[in-house]
Amino acid sequence: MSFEPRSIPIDPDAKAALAAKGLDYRLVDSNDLEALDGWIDADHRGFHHARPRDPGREYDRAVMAERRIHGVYDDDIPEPRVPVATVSSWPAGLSVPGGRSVDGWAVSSVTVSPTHRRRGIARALMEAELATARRAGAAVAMLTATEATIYGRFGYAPAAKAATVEVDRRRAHWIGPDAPGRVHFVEPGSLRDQAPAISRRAVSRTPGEIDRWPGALDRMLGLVDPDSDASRGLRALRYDDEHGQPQGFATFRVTREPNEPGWVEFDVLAAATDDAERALWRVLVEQDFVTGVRGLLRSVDEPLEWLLEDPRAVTTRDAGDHLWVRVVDAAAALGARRYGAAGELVLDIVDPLGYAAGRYTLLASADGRAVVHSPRGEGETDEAPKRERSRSRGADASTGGARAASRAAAPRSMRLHVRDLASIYLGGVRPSVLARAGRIAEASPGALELADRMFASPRTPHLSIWF
Ligand SMILES: CC(=O)SCCNC(=O)CCNC(=O)[C@H](O)C(C)(C)COP(=O)(O)OP(=O)(O)OC[C@H]1O[C@@H](n2cnc3c(N)ncnc32)[C@H](O)[C@@H]1OP(=O)(O)O
Repeated sequence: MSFEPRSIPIDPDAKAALAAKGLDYRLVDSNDLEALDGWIDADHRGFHHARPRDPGREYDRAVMAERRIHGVYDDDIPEPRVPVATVSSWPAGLSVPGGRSVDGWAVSSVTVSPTHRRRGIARALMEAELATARRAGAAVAMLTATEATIYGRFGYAPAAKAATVEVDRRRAHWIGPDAPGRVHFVEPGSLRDQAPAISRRAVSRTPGEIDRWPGALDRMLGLVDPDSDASRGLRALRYDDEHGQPQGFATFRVTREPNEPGWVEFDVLAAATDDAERALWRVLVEQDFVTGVRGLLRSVDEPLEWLLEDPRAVTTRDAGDHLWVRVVDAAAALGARRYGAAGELVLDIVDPLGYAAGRYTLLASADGRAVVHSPRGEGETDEAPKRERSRSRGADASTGGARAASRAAAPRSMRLHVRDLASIYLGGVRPSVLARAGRIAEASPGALELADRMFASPRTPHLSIWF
């Protein structure tokens, strides 16, 4: 999904709703440096960050130039160049089970000034982002949330988790296989050329990861402000396979009090292969003169404890929601992923905002590909989409067998809210668990059991960045 995100017209409903409050909702022109800097200042203030210094501001300007950024302006304040609310968004692929990607709409930088809170400004912005996502042809909108109580009301739900993984150095005796390649220390800047390709492959094999945007890797590698203390403390490791091909990298720093062993801390470990993942973990956990290793935003399903003699060396904590997904085009979303089992399943989706509401028939074949039938227009408030929606989405020819197999019996069906669709979409939670929580209702016997098998993902969904 590659196009100019600023080409979509501003949402007229949000414009009108905010004008009625005496506020001006505008797209910010990234060529207008004064306006852009005002927006950046508001964004930093909204997240309680310090005002950006020069290299950071340059970086923000470059990143925001690639995004669609909106500000809400109040002419009746002493500094009207600084918006009282911000949001940014851009098209990005979201990895889904089966090594594929679905068109996503990433939403970030949602801030409302405390002087203007709880007047419905965030609501206007969030509803506009859904309409824009739909106009852009995205199947899902997605975000990472500061607080877990904000976004459910707009149909978002947790879809992939992340956790902090800590390893006690004294107990970390490696029993895993030796990797065929080698790990090297490299200067972070030297990874600039190789990191994008490695990241792309790492992202594509992990449901829940999103495409990295231009500049994301520069920040990970400490290249935004290379002279800062934080950047100078960053060390980089690269794994080259047995043919000398780079297949993974990690960056870490050691935090320590004087005369004390330190903690190895990292939030970047990108591995395109299992060998690379194991080899990088091994170097990270086998360092001397450290108390332990702390990996941030790691998977809740790391293989690490199976690689150490003492699995209790590993503590996984703060596991929780990280990626939030909102399905805006259910047929496109369901047709994009691969399924864990063949079968025919009818989903009655409840969506108060209308985007995904209706009855969808999901027909998956043994190879995991699926066709989705959605009665055109049924239950949809389809004013937003620019493109023609088709009745069927996904693979075609190969699903004939599944259809024939299931033709004899009435398809199994279940009813679920669009939020619960988002939570089962990547395989992060089994539909039967949500049924036990009273959130999904089985409308015909066997539907949940089939849904558990179909929506299963071979790899636990995981997102390893904030955005
Ligand atoms: C994707 C991201 O960018 S995550 C970052 C979110 N931003 C932050 O955390 C920065 C600090 N917080 C803020 O800037 C603001 O408090 C915001 C953006 C969270 C909310 O802005 P507001 O304009 O006050 O929200 P608004 O008045 O539109 O409220 C919309 C609804 O969300 C609810 N809500 C708003 N903030 C919160 C919150 N922090 N926790 C729970 N509910 C909330 C409101 O009660 C309201 O509910 P209702 O319409 O169903 O009755």
